[in-house]
Formats: sequence, C-alpha cells, structure tokens
Amino acid sequence: MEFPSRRYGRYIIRSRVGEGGMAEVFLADAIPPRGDKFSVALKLMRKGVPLEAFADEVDLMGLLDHPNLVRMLESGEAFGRPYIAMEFLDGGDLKRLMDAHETLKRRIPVGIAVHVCIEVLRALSYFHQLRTRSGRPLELVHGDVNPSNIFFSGEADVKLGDFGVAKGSAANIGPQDGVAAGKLHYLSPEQTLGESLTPASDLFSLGIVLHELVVGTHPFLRNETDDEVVMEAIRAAKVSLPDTVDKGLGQIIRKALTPDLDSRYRTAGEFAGALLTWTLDSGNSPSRENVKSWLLKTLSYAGL
Ligand SMILES: Nc1ncnc2c1ncn2[C@@H]1O[C@H](COP(=O)(O)OP(=O)(O)OP(=O)(O)O)[C@@H](O)[C@H]1O
Repeated sequence: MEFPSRRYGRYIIRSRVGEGGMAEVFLADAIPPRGDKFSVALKLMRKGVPLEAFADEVDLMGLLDHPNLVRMLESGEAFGRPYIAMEFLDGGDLKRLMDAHETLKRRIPVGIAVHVCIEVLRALSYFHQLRTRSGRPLELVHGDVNPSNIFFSGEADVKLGDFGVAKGSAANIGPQDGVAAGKLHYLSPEQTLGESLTPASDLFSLGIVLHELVVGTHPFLRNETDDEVVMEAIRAAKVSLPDTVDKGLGQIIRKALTPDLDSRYRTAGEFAGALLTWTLDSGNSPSRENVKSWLLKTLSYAGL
C-alpha cells in the first residue's frame, strides 16, 4: 500500500486509521493560516476508483449539516488524489466498541444501546427529509447503516458517517441502479432484491444493529459467508428473542425487522419515538455523563 507524503496539501499526516473500498483514512493535523492546528480525518481516494463515485460523496457531504452526522470540513485534491477532510472522531466506531465488549465478555448496557440507536435515528430523520435550497426533497437513503459507520467523538457524541453508497431518488446523487451496495449482513430485504429503496430500508438495517446491541448477537447468520444464504435469511427475517429481552423493547426490535414494508416503521421519527417512550417508561435513559464514562472505560479497558 502506497503511503502518501507526510505533508498533504495543508495537512500533515500522523497515522493511518484504516481503509475502505474507495479510500484510505488518515489522522492528520490541519495547519490553518492563523490559529492552532487541529486534528482531522483525511480520506484519500484510492488510485483507480472512478472519480464520480468520490465526487458524489463530496457533493452529498457538502449538503449535510446535523450534529449526528459526520461533518466534512473541506474537499480538494493533492498529488493527483482527491480527498475529503472530516472532523476526526476519536472515540472510534461502534464496531470496534462491540468487538471490545465481546473480547472482554461484557455486555453494552441496554440504556446505552438504545441511546446510540436514538442518536442515529436523529441523523436519519434529518437525512431522509433533506431538501435542496429551493425546497425540493432529495429523498435520500443512506444504504449502508452498520456498526462500522456509527462513530463516537471523545465527548460521546454519536455520529453516522460514510455516505459512499447513499442514494437520492429525486436527485442525481449516488448509484441509481439498485445494486446491493451496503455491508452484506446489514442489508434490508428490499436491498437484497435490488429494489428501489425507501427510508424504511435504513430503519431495517438499524434494527439489526439494535438487535445486536441489545441481545448481544446478530439476528441473521453473522458468521455465514455465503452471500446468497445471508440474503435469504435477511429476506425471511425470522427474529427469535431470548426471554431476557424486555417485552416492550422486543416489540420495537421486531417491528424494525419486519420484512413487509407496510408493517415496519416508516420514518426514523416513528422508530425514535418508540425507543424514547421505552426509555422513559423503563427508566433507562442514561445521562450524557453516563454515556461518556461508558465510552472512556471501554476504550481504556480495551487498550484503544
Ligand atoms: N471521521 C472519522 N474519524 C475517525 N475515524 C474514521 C473517520 N472516518 C472513517 N474512519 C475510520 O477509517 C477507516 C476507513 O473508513 P471508511 O469509511 O473509508 O471505510 P469502511 O467504512 O471500512 O469501508 P467502506 O467505505 O468500503 O464502506 C475505518 O476504520 C473508520 O472507522
């Protein structure tokens, strides 16, 4: 893997954070003309990736402005490679935290699990309803809601990121061909069929994350590697919850994971409302301090 030069445009690269299908992500210092340097996540497009794919993500991120969405600071090109500079989220992603809990044989407290999903739903509610400046609905669907795309700031803010496969049916954003482009184990039934997507598709994917967080296991064949077998299990969406799961919360998980679109939550607001009511009724709403202390403890126990 080619390492870019240490100095990259107005950024100085400190370390490599990871890589995805389209790009590599680095932790870098931004050196502003005035004022102090600050950390950014610098996403550099891989060589050979079609420019349009990256340009779509840049265009879309430029439209977004919500506290629960990863914020783009600027985009540009240096040494022939397009880049996106984003806020750096030093709490890492939810996948890493879930793996840390598994290694430590601990469970994520249910109140925290539900809080994380409510925050992602705030992001999705904004995203799904976004309009152009002239008021035209963009009809956006994220298409890749999964634990690797849910991030935490050091202050325990929850942010949804990675808009690489987002689609806008009313706008010319993202692939329009209905390809199942999200992460396999988090696809919705309609995504596995290549059908056109609605916001409810993102809600199904988040339902899988909620199940994983609350029950401690993925609802559909997490360890299966045959794509067809996984997609069949998603389409059947048989959910069997252990008795230990609170009944009310279980009903919410089942409704989010209904294959039939008419019976599933239709909007992020409706799904979030059900979870908020549950937290209030069950006395499970953690304070900001509780969430931050859980995050810092997990990061420190796991040596992250
Ligand atoms: N803003 C950010 N702050 C901190 N880490 C980030 C940020 N954005 C991405 N990362 C990390 O960088 C790595 C690569 O991210 P990226 O979004 O490119 O890939 P991915 O989600 O693994 O794959 P793909 O883009 O193919 O879905 C991941 O480990 C991710 O957690």
